Amino acid sequence: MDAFLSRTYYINGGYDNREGMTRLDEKMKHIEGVSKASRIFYLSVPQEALVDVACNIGDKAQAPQGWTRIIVEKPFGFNSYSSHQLTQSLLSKFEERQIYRIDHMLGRNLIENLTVLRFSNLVFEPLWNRTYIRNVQVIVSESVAQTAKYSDGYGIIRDIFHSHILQTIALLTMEPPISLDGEDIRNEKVKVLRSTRRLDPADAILGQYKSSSGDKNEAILNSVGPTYCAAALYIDNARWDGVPFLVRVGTGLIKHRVEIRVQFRHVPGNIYRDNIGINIDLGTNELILRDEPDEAILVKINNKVPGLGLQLDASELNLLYKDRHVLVFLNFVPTHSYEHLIHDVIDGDNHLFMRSDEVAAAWNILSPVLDEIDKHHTAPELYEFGGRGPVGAYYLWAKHGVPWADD
Ligand SMILES: O=C1O[C@H](COP(=O)(O)O)[C@@H](O)[C@H](O)[C@H]1O
Repeated sequence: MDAFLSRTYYINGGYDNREGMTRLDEKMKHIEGVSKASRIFYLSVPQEALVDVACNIGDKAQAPQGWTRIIVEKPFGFNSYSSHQLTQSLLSKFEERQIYRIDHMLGRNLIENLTVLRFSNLVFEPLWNRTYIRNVQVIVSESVAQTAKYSDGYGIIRDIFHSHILQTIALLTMEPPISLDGEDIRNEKVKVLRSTRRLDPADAILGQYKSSSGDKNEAILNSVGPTYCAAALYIDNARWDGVPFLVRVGTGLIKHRVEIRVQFRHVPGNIYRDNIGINIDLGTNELILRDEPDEAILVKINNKVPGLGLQLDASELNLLYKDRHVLVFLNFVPTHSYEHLIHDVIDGDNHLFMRSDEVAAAWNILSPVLDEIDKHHTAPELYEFGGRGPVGAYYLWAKHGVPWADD
């Protein structure tokens, strides 16, 4: 710690203070000496200050010899228009390849595993399309409150849906990239985001948790910022035509759970139909990629219950990370998602960071719902704090013919 601290410095300067940025640049030059040093600027600053700080860095503090990269925290704007403005400002000072838009949730193993599973195993990719997959569910359920964060009308759609959920869906559904190069992956992500249908407000259920007194939460009383959103998305391309992608993202819910569930279709003409029982859905295969609780990859498959007779049971083939990677690889050290992503920035690997065209495509998908909320002040459905969220979500699942995943 002492060695680390002896290499840290503090320079005081305001957000829009060009002179402060010049002093920072001078200090860095002094430390770097004649070496070809590179610079990473991590902009954990309020949204309102972002453009000023970024422009001052662009003008005053870029590395004279090495490369310069800037990390920008989400949110990436408030809507299509403000995001476009922000992008234009950043691009007036930096090249696209210098900009890293960070969403720490994308640094999780689950996210990297989406592409590892798909493209390094033979068993999944041939089934990865509308012929075999019946629906996909993406669930981010937090038990904590986000009252302060969502009291300004910002809400969960802008906070989590725009980057985390849509990036997850993009990695899950994109065509195979020609290489692991960040630009090749981003080219595929943007294609699938642009093929995603704009979200119809009728296919979005907005919720807000109640206060402990059971009323609308006082802290977010005048805000329509939802703390919950369930939505049905469709990707209008040859691979995914007609497959519903059901998203549930919320805070103040009963359980902490982050997972992706890929439900496969029924086995056509299944000769074991009578042994599965009345609910044929119980007999369909499912791939579950779980981040929390207990990181795991599970595949639900049918097998025979031991003993006389022929009764089938849907059990899970279970790759529990803590068993496999913590116990088997004794030197396994879990990395934090920020650690993973900052390491990627140092390496110049941008595949888990959104490019400007991806950001724009993602806002375009969400715009109809965000515009509706902003123009009509659509009231979210209230739900109990610590409950299961708005009942409207269950109807949404039924409307799209998707069996509700376990809670
Ligand atoms: O970016 C965000 O992530 C957190 C959840 O992150 P975790 O590492 O604690 O799982 C979320 O609570 C927050 O609203 C969001 O902005």
